[in-house]
Amino acid sequence: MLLSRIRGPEDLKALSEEELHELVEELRSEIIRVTAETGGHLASSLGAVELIVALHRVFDSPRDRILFDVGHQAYAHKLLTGRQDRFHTLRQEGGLSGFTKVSESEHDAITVGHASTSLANALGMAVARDLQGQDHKIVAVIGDGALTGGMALAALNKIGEMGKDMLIVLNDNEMSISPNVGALAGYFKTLQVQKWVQDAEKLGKGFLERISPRLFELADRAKEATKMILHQENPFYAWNLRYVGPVDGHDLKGLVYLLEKLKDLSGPTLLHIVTKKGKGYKVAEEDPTHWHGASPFNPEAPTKKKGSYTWSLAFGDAVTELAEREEKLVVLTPAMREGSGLVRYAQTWPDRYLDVGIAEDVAVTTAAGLALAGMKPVVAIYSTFLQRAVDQVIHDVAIEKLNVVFAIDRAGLVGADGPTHHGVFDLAFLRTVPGMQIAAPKDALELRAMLTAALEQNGPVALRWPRGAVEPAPEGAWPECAWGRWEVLKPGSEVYLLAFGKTLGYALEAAGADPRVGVVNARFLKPLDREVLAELAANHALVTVEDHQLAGGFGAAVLEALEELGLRPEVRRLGLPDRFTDQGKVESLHAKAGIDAAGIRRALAELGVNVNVSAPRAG
Ligand SMILES: Cc1ncc(C[n+]2csc(CCOP(=O)(O)OP(=O)(O)O)c2C)c(N)n1
Ligand SMILES: CC(=O)[C@@H](O)[C@H](O)COP(=O)(O)O
Ligand SMILES: [Mg+2]
Repeated sequence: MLLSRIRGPEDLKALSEEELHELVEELRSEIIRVTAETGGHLASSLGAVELIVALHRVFDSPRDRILFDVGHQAYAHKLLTGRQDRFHTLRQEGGLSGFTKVSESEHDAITVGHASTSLANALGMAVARDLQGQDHKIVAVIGDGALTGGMALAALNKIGEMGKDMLIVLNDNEMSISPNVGALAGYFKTLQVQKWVQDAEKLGKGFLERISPRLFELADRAKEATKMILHQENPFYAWNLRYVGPVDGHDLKGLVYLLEKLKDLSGPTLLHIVTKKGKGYKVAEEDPTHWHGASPFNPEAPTKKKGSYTWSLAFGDAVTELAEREEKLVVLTPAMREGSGLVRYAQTWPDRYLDVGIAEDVAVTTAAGLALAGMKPVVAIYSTFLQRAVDQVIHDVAIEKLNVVFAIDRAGLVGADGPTHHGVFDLAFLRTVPGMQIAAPKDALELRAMLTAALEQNGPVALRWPRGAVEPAPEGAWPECAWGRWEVLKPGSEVYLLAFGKTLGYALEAAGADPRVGVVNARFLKPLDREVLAELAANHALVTVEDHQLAGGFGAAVLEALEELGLRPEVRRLGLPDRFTDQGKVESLHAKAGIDAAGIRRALAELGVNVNVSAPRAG
């Protein structure tokens, strides 16, 4: 195998053109083979193989810095930069990250996972390079989806103004996870069409030149005029960037040729390449959305597996049905239609559905605008991506107590995506916002009840649930919600486990049928149920359990409430320690953090309550 001879990017320089093509095929096979076992961002990585080979052929990493936006398309880069022997550990506990990561390789210029950060990083590196009198190249690879993010667009604005020397490669496959949105996406299509027209024109003109030089001259003038229009209208020129493209991003020879030329230019250049997401793997080309983030699959017979019913679908079904009754309801997503369970909603209520692109800040402030104008907005958002819009939550929503509902998915540890994606900070940053109400349903039925009630509140509400499976709610059931009330699920004589969200299952398992251990579905963090808390704290020890950082989370809220109540029961807080949690299977990460049933039992033992492990689970 040619690939096994590539120990680092320098080995690429010695290959013949033919061998480079062979290498591209081998990279694709290896990406498919390993992703079939580990799962991962298959379609994006397949689409970027020629580009990555061409970049490493022409540039000189790690001296030259190559930045990948999101970092999910960079599997070929990992394979070409000395990580072949560990590639099978991709996204596994202790293994290679699914994204680029500075601490993983000197060839990874940025640690990433969230979109739209590459250009600002590249700008910073360019400024640093120039201040330090260095002369290496900086190349940022950004997808058309990631370019919908305000951070990327704002960075372009500054890059153009400063005229810093860098190459930006826009990898345009017309896809985010779902089809890309936004006016720029429409413009990119126009550019592609113009290119086809020009190519066709060129063919026609060769013929014209032979038969009538006069007509040829006229046609040529027309072409120049078109170029002028293209030049004036092209937003990249307005940004003071040199624009080159669109070119075929799978034409390896053409790419190498162009990159060689562009390498020696100074100032900021944007190279627009057009690629096919999922390139070279039929199923992924046909359905790049499904194969964007693939679960493990059989590479010989890849099929779309019907997964379990999830929290995301439970939300999507609930909100779709609720919209029937609530005509003012509008759902917003920052580019996560599938992940947030909104496919059915988007089809059923297209006029009351907005995908704003990878722009969480825009999603939240647009929701504020909708609420100010009398609508009922629901922002469906992953916990980790809500981090991008904290100011918008405070400044645009909360100050005026707008009834915006935040439907927060992927709350808690998410697994293989790792530290960039764990949703473990939301409680801490939301809890401090005056007027914010925060709750976590224990099941799909409670989700319905909470969602319905949330739309009736005076002010913002955050509802959070984890990644993964849940039992569907019984059809047609829409129970009332006892807003702000905790639910005592099992009485106990000595200790109460106060569990928030996903950890409730572990708490019930830990308590078993032991009469000394009570379990509470502490479903409201804000307002916190002080009445029940005071009752329990009067003569029981308490253990709080949460799938969130301990700092500033649910347990911290309980401690603060106890202090305000003037109560001092013995309290143990279980949650995530003050460090970033790596990737791995969620259950294993929970066990390591001591928030699973075994960990809870250890905490109970510290309080002198040894639960008999073989005791059956209550309820
Ligand atoms: C801030 C942020 N929001 C949402 C996401 C989820 N996400 C990951 S990749 C992706 C689509 C990226 O599209 P593009 O940049 O065009 O890359 P492609 O997969 O098409 O190659 C999205 C929405 C993210 N990683 N970061
Ligand atoms: C790269 C990225 O941010 C997304 O593709 C993310 O990996 C999706 O995660 P889920 O699989 O939890 O939807
Ligand atoms: Mg794309």
